[in-house]
Amino acid sequence: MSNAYDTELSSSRRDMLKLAGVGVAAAALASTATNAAAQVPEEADTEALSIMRKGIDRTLDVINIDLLEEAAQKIYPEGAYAFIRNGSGKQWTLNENQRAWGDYVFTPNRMSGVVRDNIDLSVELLGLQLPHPFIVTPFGSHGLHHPAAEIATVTGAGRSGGLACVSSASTASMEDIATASDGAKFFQIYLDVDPGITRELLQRAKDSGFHAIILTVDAIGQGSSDEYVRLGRSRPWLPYGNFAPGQSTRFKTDLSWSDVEMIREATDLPVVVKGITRPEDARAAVEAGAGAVQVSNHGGRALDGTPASITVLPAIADTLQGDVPIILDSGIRRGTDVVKALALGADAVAIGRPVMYGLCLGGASGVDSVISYFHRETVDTTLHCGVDAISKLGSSHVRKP
Ligand SMILES: Cc1cc2nc3c(=O)[nH]c(=O)nc-3n(C[C@H](O)[C@H](O)[C@H](O)COP(=O)(O)O)c2cc1C
Ligand SMILES: CC(C)CC(=O)C(=O)O
Repeated sequence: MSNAYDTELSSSRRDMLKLAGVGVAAAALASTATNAAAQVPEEADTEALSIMRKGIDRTLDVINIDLLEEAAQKIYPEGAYAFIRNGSGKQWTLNENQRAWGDYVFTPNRMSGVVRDNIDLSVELLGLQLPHPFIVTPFGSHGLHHPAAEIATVTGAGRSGGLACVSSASTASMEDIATASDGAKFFQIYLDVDPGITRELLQRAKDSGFHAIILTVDAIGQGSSDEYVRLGRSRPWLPYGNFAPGQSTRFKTDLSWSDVEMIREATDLPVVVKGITRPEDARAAVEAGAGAVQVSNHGGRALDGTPASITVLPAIADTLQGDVPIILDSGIRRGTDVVKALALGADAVAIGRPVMYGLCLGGASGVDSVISYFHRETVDTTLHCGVDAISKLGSSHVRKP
């Protein structure tokens, strides 16, 4: 059975013992209990524990994401950093996620009279009124970044009223995460080969108050970077808070559109299909019942050679014609990236590593600081475009150079 990546989502007894040690540290610092925290370890992963104990909560002065990453790199153990930062294969896609923003330039609109303070960043998404379009993307194992793990992330995202997506491979349990903040939350699922496990996760997400389900469809192969493998796949192993100690789960890789229909039948929550890079797949997702699509190449961690999200967005937006909202992720690092994505058809953007670096350096406040950085830069860029609302951004604000 080939599972997505090298995760062995939940795992052997040896790993569970290691993992439980981290769970205890997280629970103590976050004043919350994960499933795994109940198991007191005899053998703890000392490297993991040492990162966990470094967790602090502070506001960050985010100048740009490169500088933020440089600061975070000093905190992560080498293996963890290699796991988080890198992409698959030759890392062409990872690099393309940065380069491709240059395929579009702005056509700034001068003398518009727009008042900076009045610029409206609000967006409606699947029935939610959000004050800004910056979504925390689903990302596994937040415990690698901070002792309070996803509890800190959703707390930080919730401070600005933002939407946070929670990975099924979270460190804390979805129930603990759901109660940590009143903010809007989506639950991301990796389907299990056992449909019973999948159905149970979907039911728990609904019962916990998540607003939508994200089905990730692109993590169906080895996503490890060469550097991470070279370092012996040596990130600290953390427990997955959604699974009981000892419970094992294996990702289903033979996904098909009927899986979207299965989720639609199992829950009345809207479904977002994440990992779309082709117009045909966007249309098929809608036909299978998706309420939104997420254009994504998994931050360059899935198939190397997949195009940057921004380069495929215009054709996908053209095909969908506004039938469902489009979320875009992979490589968003500046407000200018956000505005290019919104102008070319995205309704909202999802942000991965930058939020994690904020979490690592500043906990909930660090996450909030990263969102504030994107907020500030997006307002500035929208002002240059000469419109007073991001809903007014369109293809006239960018062009090919
Ligand atoms: C370390 C790591 C873990 C991730 N875990 C998940 C996950 O559990 N579920 C998921 O749907 N996507 C996951 N992703 C992909 C992100 O949701 C998103 O597509 C990607 O991070 C966006 O690119 P960015 O990091 O350049 O912003 C992960 C990405 C990274 C780097
Ligand atoms: C559990 C993993 C497959 C999480 C993930 O999507 C990733 O590491 O990119």
